[in-house]
Amino acid sequence: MITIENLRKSYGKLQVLKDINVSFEAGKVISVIGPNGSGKTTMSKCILGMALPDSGDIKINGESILKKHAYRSQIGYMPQIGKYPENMKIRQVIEMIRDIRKDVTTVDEELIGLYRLQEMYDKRMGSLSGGTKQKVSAALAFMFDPKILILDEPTAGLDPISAEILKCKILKEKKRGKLILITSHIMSEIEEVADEVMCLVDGNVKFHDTITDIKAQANEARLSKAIAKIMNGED
Ligand SMILES: Nc1ncnc2c1ncn2[C@@H]1O[C@H](COP(=O)(O)OP(=O)(O)OP(=O)(O)O)[C@@H](O)[C@H]1O
Repeated sequence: MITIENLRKSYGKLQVLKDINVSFEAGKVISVIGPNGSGKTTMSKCILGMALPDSGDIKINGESILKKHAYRSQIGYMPQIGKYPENMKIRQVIEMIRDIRKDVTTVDEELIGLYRLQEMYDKRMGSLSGGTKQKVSAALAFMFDPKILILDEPTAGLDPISAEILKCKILKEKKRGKLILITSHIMSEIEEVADEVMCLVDGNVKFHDTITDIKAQANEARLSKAIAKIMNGED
């Protein structure tokens, strides 16, 4: 569904993505991991068209997305830190986004309901706790039934029950055939929701495999141990 070919991206002299070649299939949850600063968000931003690659190509269903924008309506994005106009109420933010996406007839309000956001509709974005802001971001990412979801550390800041609600939603949408890319540092969470792990180190793909294969390769029952072993080069 998404194919990345020879992707390179620099910021000034810093080469953040060196030569990324990877593909992701529909109906899978892929966890993108890697040390801080390894290029995970930059790769997501290239897919989203928020960062322009220096070279290489990104294709969705075989079609290059570079210099195009219509494809963006197929992607739901949950940023690490959602930035919203501080004075707007939750209701106004949701109405504004709905207004922009008038083209979509099926609106998914499940997370709005599960997170009981209606009860807080008149609160201003600037007054919300970090976790509540995350819930608004999650609700918006899933709202227009996108074929692809890119979730950047989605459960960071969520309480355990709210995190569980999001994990269930991720698995439900996966079953409906969506491709979901998740950046996360929480191994237990990755193990719960992901099918594959792609690891970036210094802008290169260190490995991209199924969780089953990663564990088998390292001969470890726990994913965190298996990944540590592979990262340390002890097979
Ligand atoms: N707009 C920018 N201008 C200059 N440098 C940038 C920009 N965005 C990212 N970088 C740099 O690119 C590198 C990779 O950043 P990126 O945010 O992609 O890493 P990451 O793997 O998502 O990190 P983290 O786990 O901390 O979220 C970092 O060194 C960062 O400082």
